[in-house]
Amino acid sequence: MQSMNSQRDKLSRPQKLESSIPAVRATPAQLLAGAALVAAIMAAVCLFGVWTRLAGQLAVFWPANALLLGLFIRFPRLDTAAGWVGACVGHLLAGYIVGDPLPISVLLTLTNFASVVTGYLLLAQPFASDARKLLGAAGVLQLLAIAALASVAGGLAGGVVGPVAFGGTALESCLAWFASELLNYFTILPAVLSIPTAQHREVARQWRKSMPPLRRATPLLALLASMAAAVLVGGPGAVAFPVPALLWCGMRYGVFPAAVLSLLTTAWTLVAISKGVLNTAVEIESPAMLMSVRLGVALIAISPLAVASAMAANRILMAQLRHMAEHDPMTGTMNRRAFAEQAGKALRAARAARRSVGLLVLDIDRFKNVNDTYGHAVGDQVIVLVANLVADHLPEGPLLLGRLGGEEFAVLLPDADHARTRDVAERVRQACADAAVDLGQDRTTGCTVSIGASVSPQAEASLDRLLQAADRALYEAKHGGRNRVVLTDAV
Ligand SMILES: Nc1nc2c(ncn2[C@@H]2O[C@H](COP(=O)(O)OP(=O)(O)OP(=O)(O)O)[C@@H](O)[C@H]2O)c(=O)[nH]1
Repeated sequence: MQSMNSQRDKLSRPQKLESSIPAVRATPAQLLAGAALVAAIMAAVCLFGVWTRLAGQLAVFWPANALLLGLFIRFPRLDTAAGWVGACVGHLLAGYIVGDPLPISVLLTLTNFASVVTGYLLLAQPFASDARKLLGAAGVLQLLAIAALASVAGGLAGGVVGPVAFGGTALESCLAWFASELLNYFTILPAVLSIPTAQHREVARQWRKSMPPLRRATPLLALLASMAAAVLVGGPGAVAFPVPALLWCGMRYGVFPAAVLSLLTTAWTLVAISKGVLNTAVEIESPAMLMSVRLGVALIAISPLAVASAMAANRILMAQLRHMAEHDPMTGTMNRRAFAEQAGKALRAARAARRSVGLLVLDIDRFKNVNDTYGHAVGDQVIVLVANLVADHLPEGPLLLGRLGGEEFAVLLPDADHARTRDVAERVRQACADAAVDLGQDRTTGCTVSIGASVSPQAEASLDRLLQAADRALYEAKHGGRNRVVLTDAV
């Protein structure tokens, strides 16, 4: 069978939102640049983490580990041996800048890596593909479970290193480290993993176009208002004030914006508490209270994410269902109903612009013989081949190709006069006549098509009229000997 990949790609397919980039072989310069980038990012975020440290305790907010894990999973180009070395260098550099003794710096770096490596080993497994893409509630739950295991690893390592670095008991250190890691993984990892691809950005652009600016902004404004209210009112309940607005953001926006807003709200809440701007009226100098606040805020961050992911999975499902309802499963072309809808739209646009339109109705010749001689499976192959050949020989622009039924297809050419319509029809006919269907064992067979074409110079004819005229022309083409084009005017 003739190769069909390029043609098939032109046919409409359901959207799949992938969030990973295939790995490519990097040059040494690219490896070095990637490692330097990782080192710079790590140094910057470690310094930020140290800035949120309370005296003699762990940092309130430590984005480095979750960010590193997210970057390596989301951007496989950074996930190289050089990238891991860059991450170590970044950590040690930050320790050097803030004046940590080198042995302490090394121990803290190893502790940080305990959770990153655990998370990485789990998240890189094939079973974690939904977690990597944050696809649906199941994907989010899987990610949270992996984040919890990575936090346990961090907690265990922290239980050993914490007493040496910050004093206190092993148990206290273990719990504090675990809570801190959990918070960081719950808030930062989703935001990094859901960094949009070009395809996501296009979906977002369409969404922005479809919604008035004020309606788009209301959940965000509500979030800002609830954060301001938290500062004004204060008290232990204030940390939960933004929850309804965050849920609203999760429903209205995609996974990435919801994850970023959760992250920013969490970061703001914790920094505001540590700097005294948000007065929770709770003595958070005590490690138990600090852990409670961290865990509470981490759990708050989950809800908008789960909502946004479930809605995104729902949207993908809806798109797949719509695709199934509108397309012929065998050829991937539109079915009769969807073709009538899309061609009708294109026809109205052409009429408004007073453009000439052409319509082709194409039927495979003596197709019954193909079925009778080679069987239905080969008949199906021929139908798919013809659909792909037609798609491949149409002018650039939206593909208005539908399978009307059996071995009959229709094409609307939304900007074609008589000459262009004939030219396209002839090219399609010739391509089909030249194609060979592989029957195996070095045997091939050919197929031809007859095409009836109709033209409406100012798109004044209705779609029904165009189809009727093309049908009559097709009848003539069949009776004229087949493997030919007959063109007529639609009135
Ligand atoms: N393999 C296969 N055959 C199909 C499918 N849909 C319709 N057919 C067959 O297509 C054949 C259509 O034959 P006809 O309409 O009689 O015409 P023809 O043999 O193509 O002859 P002309 O159109 O006059 O050139 C019938 O045998 C149908 O059973 C399909 O999806 N797969």
